[in-house]
Amino acid sequence: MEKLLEVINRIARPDLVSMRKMQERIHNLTKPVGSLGALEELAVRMAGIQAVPEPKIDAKAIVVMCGDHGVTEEGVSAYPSAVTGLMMGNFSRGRAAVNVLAKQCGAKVIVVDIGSYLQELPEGVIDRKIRSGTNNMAKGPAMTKQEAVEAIHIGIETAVSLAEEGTHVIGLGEMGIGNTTASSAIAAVLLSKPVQELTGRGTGLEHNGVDKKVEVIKQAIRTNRPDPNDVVDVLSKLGGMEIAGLVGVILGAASRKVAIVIDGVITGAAALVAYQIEPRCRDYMIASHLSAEPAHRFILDELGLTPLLHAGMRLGEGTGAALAFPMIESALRLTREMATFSELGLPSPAPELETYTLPSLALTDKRTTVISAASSNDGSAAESAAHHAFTAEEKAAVYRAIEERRDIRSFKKDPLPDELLMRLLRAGHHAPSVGFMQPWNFIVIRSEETKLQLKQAADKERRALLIHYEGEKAEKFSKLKIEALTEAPVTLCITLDPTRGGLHVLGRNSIPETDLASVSCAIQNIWLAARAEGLAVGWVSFYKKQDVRQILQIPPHVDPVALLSIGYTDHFPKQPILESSGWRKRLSLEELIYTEEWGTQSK
Ligand SMILES: Cc1cc2ncn([C@H]3O[C@H](COP(=O)(O)O)[C@@H](O)[C@H]3O)c2cc1C
Ligand SMILES: O=C(O)c1cccnc1
Repeated sequence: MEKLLEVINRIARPDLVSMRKMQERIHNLTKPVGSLGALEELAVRMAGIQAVPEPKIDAKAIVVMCGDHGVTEEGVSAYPSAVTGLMMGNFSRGRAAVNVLAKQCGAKVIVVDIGSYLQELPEGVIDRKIRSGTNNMAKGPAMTKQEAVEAIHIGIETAVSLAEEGTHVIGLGEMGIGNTTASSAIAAVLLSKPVQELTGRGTGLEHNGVDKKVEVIKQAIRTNRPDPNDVVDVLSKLGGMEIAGLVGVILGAASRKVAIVIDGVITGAAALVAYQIEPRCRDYMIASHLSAEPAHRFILDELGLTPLLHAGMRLGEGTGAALAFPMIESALRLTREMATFSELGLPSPAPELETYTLPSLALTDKRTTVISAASSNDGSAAESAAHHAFTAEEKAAVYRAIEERRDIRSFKKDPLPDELLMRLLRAGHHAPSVGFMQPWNFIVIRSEETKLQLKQAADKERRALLIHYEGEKAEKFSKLKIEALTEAPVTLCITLDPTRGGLHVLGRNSIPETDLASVSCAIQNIWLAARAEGLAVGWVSFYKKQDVRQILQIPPHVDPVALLSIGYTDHFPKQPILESSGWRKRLSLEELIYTEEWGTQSK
């Protein structure tokens, strides 16, 4: 069996060259630029997913994972658990909604029993049962971590075997009475949002029923205390076997360059989990529709996916996914069969595309938009920007380094090659500095003994700072890791020499701290270069400068501004550690921008 880590490692970024070729082709089609909207984006994304300029769909499938939920004994669904099994019979006879829609678009439906209560499986249902139903999550964990991982593996195997048969798109489907409860619970923890904002009627609960469901979810979270930083912990405590199975389907499909169509809120919860396991799998996801369940919108927002349909659907099974298939096929067919302007002997209607955002890489600006240079008409300024601009791929890399830079606290021991370190230092040295004063020095520390002394200095300071915090904050503060200082192969001390450049450094007289601003730019350059090199950096700033001066023999007028631990790591978290641990949230950019004068915000 392929290990989870192997599968994750196989998930590649979408192919930018193929995406660009597709984008250029679309641009030359005989239609106004951008006029096919989401279909254009679909075609570009499919090119990136399949890593070919002319993507195709030979075969498509919907995987319906089925599992039952112990939490139904709390009365969280309008229907009894027995409906899960009855519907499995319905799928087997080809009479459920998903069968009808799949038949209409020529997709096959694969039904997998991964954890239902049904004892005798109807014909055609694949038996991969882990056990009959989860435990009631209001009373304890829904399943064990091992069971969750087993379910993920079943999903991976299902997707990989479909990929091997030549399937190019997999739609996600599920059946499991009670599973909107599990999905809202997972979303509440992973999105850190109040349960009531994410919980809906599911199969059709009335008002009181939804209130009860909210209470049950809150109870489950209180009882299980899932760790939001450990996504498999969340999945196993609050999830369902079918949800975990779908996580595996997503990872398996992405690892084989197969597009994944997300259905409603339950498959959305699985997508959120898969994304936290390996963010790259997001680039393989297409959102079919917006479910009426409230959590769905927040999940899709987090994933940066825009749903194709707003049809008020709330069924699941893969029905939305089935509706999206013809749209994806239409998108590809248009790019293959429409005439281009050049075929008609006409010039392309607009300048060659130079500046557009590749949807899959617009990671922070999560709305995936394809912007064509042609649609901006700011004349010569845009032209000169286009002349100086990097290629789309280079730009994407720069923004990616910025967005994926993280402060990392856990390192592998492996040594850092000298030439690699030199590249980082060169990046630091190319930072801007006011009046070109270049006030920095870089002290490279590899000695274990010196690193230990630095760690002790940091530890002493952290203990001293603890008095500023109380309760939970104090606990979190005391857990902040400074072990990095001894774990990482290199510690870099970056210093500031205020005498550098003499007394009359240009631009420094009125704002003396410009020297510190300059050193900060050098630190940031090193950090971004390290991210691009796949290296982790942790900035330790608890220490008394005097201690560090003494340990590193730094003269008294020189300031040790930062200690950076640098090395290899196993994990670059998606969010800053201080954000995921609940210390602080990223502020809203809009609220920080004023127009013309302090405090005035544009509407
Ligand atoms: C007949 C029937 C067919 C369905 N097909 C999908 N679901 C959907 O409803 C269930 C989730 O809602 P809740 O959390 O409220 O139980 C899942 O099985 C989902 O796939 C169905 C539900 C019913 C009743
Ligand atoms: O969003 C869904 O797919 C959904 C919503 C309600 C009930 N079952 C599924």
